[in-house]
Amino acid sequence: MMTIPPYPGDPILMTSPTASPSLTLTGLGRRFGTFRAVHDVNWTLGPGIHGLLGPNGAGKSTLLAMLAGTLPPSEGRVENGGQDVTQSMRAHYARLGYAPQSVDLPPHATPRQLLAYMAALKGLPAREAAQQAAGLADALHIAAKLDTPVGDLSGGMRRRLVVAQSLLGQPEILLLDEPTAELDGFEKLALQSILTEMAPRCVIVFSSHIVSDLEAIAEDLLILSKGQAISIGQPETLAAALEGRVVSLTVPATAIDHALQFGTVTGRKRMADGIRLRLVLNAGKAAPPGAIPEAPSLEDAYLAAVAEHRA
Ligand SMILES: Nc1ncnc2c1ncn2[C@@H]1O[C@H](COP(=O)(O)OP(=O)(O)OP(=O)(O)O)[C@@H](O)[C@H]1O
Repeated sequence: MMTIPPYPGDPILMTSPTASPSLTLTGLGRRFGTFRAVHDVNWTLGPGIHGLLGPNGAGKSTLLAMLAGTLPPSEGRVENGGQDVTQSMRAHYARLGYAPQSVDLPPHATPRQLLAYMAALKGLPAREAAQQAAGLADALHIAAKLDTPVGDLSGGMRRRLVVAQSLLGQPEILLLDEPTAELDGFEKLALQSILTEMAPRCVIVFSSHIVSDLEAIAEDLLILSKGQAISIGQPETLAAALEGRVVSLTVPATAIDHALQFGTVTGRKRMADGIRLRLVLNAGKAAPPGAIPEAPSLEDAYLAAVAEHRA
């Protein structure tokens, strides 16, 4: 009978934490055939929560998969602590937590089994694995379902399980692809609290197409449109750049098309006397008669930037 030697320990998995983890993206791009899904993205990230904001199909998942090292770039590179991740995969993986957007979890396995399995892959000793899994299950409110087959869990519960596995082993780089997609307001707050606590020692990249989810916690944002980084900055700076260009205007439903000539609609509300539009005026365009100046928001900045880029 073949005997398997005892596991000797892995020097990479046993390395001590990095003093200040970092990710650097340089000229990063990915093609699928001739289609450019991501093009020339440059971004330097230190510890903290970084938002990746973009509409459906903008390239968020493609970008995150390149950061994770599971999808090789067609152009440019990703460096973890100054080392190209394609040249140092094991060291990168040892420091990484990744919650992809879509994961096919085995329906008959339980969260307890899956967390134990992922913890073992990450090289956590059994006792440490059990402690971390219990702590994460409590924090993400899945403790009551730890022994329920995954196939019987709600979508939001499965999403939290995928996030929980990414947090095992206290990663230094954490990539969360639309982690709030199926979460209710209470669960979003629980996740925000965990991430805020980790932020001083972890590079966290959090993708979403929901502005308010990122505005609540991200210290900086990259807005992606058609694979290109069209804005990078702090949420308040991106909003402030629209100072003087945001107005509201109440018009009859039949006059909406006319109002569109003045700028991008970023909000719309039915009122007793018509439709109240929120508009980001086109650069250099005067406000229409009756418009009321408004303080710009991050939502205005995001919607206007994407609309201008698409045009
Ligand atoms: N393997 C692939 N082959 C061909 N095209 C692909 C592949 N993966 C992604 N794409 C295309 O790349 C573009 C970006 O897709 P991606 O999933 O990265 O966008 P996303 O911003 O994450 O979108 P969503 O918010 O809808 O999840 C899309 O047009 C998509 O169809």
